[in-house]
Amino acid sequence: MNQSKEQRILNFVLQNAVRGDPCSVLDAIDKYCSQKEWAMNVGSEKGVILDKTVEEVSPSVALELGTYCGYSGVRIARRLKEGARLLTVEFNPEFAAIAKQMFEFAGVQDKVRLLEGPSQEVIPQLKKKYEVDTLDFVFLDHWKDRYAPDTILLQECNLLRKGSVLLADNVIIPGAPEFLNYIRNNSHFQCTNYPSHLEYMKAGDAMEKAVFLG
Ligand SMILES: Nc1ncnc2c1ncn2CCOCCNC(=O)c1cc(-c2ccc(F)cc2)cc(O)c1O
Ligand SMILES: [Mg+2]
Repeated sequence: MNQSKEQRILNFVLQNAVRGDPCSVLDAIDKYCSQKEWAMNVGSEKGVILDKTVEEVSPSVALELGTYCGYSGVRIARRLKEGARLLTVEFNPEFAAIAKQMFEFAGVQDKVRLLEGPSQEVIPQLKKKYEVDTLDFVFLDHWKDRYAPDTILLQECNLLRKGSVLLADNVIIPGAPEFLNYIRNNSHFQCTNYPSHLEYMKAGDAMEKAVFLG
């Protein structure tokens, strides 16, 4: 059975990056996906916005919705302080298997916990099953029509506290209009838009940051 694109990306990392060196893993993925096969990693340009937000928040507990091959999970985990952890949620078992190997190769597996399943099933389990009190940082990069309902679900599950930061990828392409409409008209959130470009392409994209005001 011929390999998936995601398997080819992982193989390129295993052959071209340095085990235990997260930056070399990110560089290898960006090299492969800009020169060989496009893939929906957040990429290096939007990745800098992600880096700066993670550094600013310095989260103890971070959540990522939509792991894919693990690119943004490695990107976030490499910036986490001692003892901090990232919970990342992936729906597709094949992607989850690739991401697990990506985290191990990058050497961030002790900081990252990969949860398999749809976000709307996993979010309500975070407090009891995964011992989460509240989330300091949430990166939304999964189904774009789940951004708004899952932001509501996070609030219903009391997972946000005053100052929790949400960062959403792709609010231009593929777009998350319902999410933007919800979050920008909600007095409980302070929003900032960060114009950028679609990963590995010239087309415009943007990230939206939303700080929960409690
Ligand atoms: N735990 C969960 N619960 C629910 N759903 C889940 C889940 N885990 C995964 N999923 C399923 C969805 O995962 C992938 C979502 N990401 C994207 O679709 C995406 C698409 C593009 C893109 C594509 C084509 C273009 F032409 C232009 C842009 C770019 C991006 O940066 C994207 O992030
Ligand atoms: Mg994305």
